[in-house]
Amino acid sequence: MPTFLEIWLPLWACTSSALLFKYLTDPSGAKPVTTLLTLELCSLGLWAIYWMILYPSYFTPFRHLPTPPGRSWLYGNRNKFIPDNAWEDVRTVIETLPNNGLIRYYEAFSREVLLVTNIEAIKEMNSVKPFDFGHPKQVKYMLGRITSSKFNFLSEHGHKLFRKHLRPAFTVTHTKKLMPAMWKKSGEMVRIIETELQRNPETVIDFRDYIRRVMWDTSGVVMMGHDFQTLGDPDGGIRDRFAKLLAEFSGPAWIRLIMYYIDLRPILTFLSPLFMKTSLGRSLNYIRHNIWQVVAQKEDKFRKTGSLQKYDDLDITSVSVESGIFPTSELIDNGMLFLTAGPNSTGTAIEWALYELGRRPEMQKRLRSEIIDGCPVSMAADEIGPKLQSLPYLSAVCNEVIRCYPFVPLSPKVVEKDTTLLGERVPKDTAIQVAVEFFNRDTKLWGPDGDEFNPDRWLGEDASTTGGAISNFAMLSFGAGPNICIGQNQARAMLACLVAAIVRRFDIQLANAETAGKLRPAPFKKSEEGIMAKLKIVNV
Ligand code: HEM
Repeated sequence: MPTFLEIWLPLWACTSSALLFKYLTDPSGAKPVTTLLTLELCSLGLWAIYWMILYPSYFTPFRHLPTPPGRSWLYGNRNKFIPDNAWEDVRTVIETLPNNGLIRYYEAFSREVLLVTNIEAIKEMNSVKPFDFGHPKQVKYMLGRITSSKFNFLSEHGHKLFRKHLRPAFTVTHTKKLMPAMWKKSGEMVRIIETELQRNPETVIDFRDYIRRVMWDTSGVVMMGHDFQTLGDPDGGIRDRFAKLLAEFSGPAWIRLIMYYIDLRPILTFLSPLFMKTSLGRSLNYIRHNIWQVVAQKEDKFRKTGSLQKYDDLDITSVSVESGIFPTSELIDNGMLFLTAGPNSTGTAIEWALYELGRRPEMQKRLRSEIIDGCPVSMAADEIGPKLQSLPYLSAVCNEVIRCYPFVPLSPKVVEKDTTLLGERVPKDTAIQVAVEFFNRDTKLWGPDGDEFNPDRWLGEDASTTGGAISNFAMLSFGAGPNICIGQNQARAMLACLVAAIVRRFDIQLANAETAGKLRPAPFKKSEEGIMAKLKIVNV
């Protein structure tokens, strides 16, 4: 059902246009239109009073649920849920406000949100009624900007097909086959850094730029069997286009804010030819064109040979082409999706790994000796990838980074159909927020040191997959349920390869230890300035 503003806004636009027309053509006949416009403005005022003042106090179905104190009708509880380091504030609220698993809070202009605080609710959302909860419009909007899916992402049926036919490409077994390629790219980055250090051993390495480039190249190889070569060509055109895509893919904050009240997707779809003329639109077209070329070559090869994997084309696009399910446009969309979803999130995890290791020389030393013992320099690239997966401390460090630094610390969801949660009636369109980082660090789930960075929790037979947590839903960095990150095995593999390659070759000392942990104000948990480090080459 359309919201009040979705009805009001077109009416107001029509009346305003009619009034302008009247003033230009027949000012004496403008009075009825002026009266109509006044009535419309009054109705907006009344709606604002109802929505921002009366609804939260008297009419919401959630009025019996606890709300954090200090709500203002204009900003809601926004002061407590600011995106930079939201989790600390969220934790304080969850721990100090008595609640039974659900807290209601208010965003700017009194947009009501249910904050899920109880692991039973997470279980119910993801395993009992997984299709009752979906992606909010903002997420679809972000995905729609990079794919041509008309700002809708995927229908439930389309999503099931997408998962079913892509799953074989993302299994642990298939990922192992892709690890030599990941390792090769990691080695290439290490060699370029080495060259920079040989020129000036005192140089401070800005890892953000290196990690971005290696992630684009690795993702290109893994996702499409195509090397974008941004590592070797730091000034190339595609690199700038990727940078633009990364910086701007989530769209302007004001559009995301308006989307809470008005679904702008039909208008944005209508305006998309204009959007494609902006510099971001042109960058997207450029990357899309590159992906199209790769896809077309693969489709051609498949038509001629009847197989791609037989010819060692193991990348995700090749597996997707072989499935015969996806039309060319969807193969390109998938490529765009993977290039947006994978490199930024995984690259950010690598930064956090370097941040933790850079501050902990003992941990770094322990990890280095495991890597050097397990993967001597003489080992062939083909063997080294799978070998890395069997190194317990490396896996433990990577798991702990993913746990402590979830890329999406607060995960927004929306209720797709009228349902219940913890016995509470929850109407369609209710906004939900899952406090991922709260669960990831909750001492009730992880033990008394749940809030500390401690890779050892992942060591030991039973702990290697659970980290000793008492619930399968305690670690939510990759989401859960039917939308759980399809690329998680690859993310872990890329993280392991890059961390191992860097730690094996360099002793890392943070040059910006004091400030590297400062977060960028954004929905993603990313450091403001990234990792700057002084490196010493380790001779192995
Ligand atoms: C450390 C790295 C990564 C993190 C933390 C991460 C996290 C996430 C999260 C939280 C979701 C949403 C889950 C939900 O809605 O419940 C997601 C979805 C997704 N991720 Fe990842 N991701 C990572 C790496 C990757 C990589 C490398 C790929 C490459 C293919 C990828 C592809 C996707 C896709 C396609 C989806 C949408 C899945 C769907 O709706 O079915 N991600 N990821």
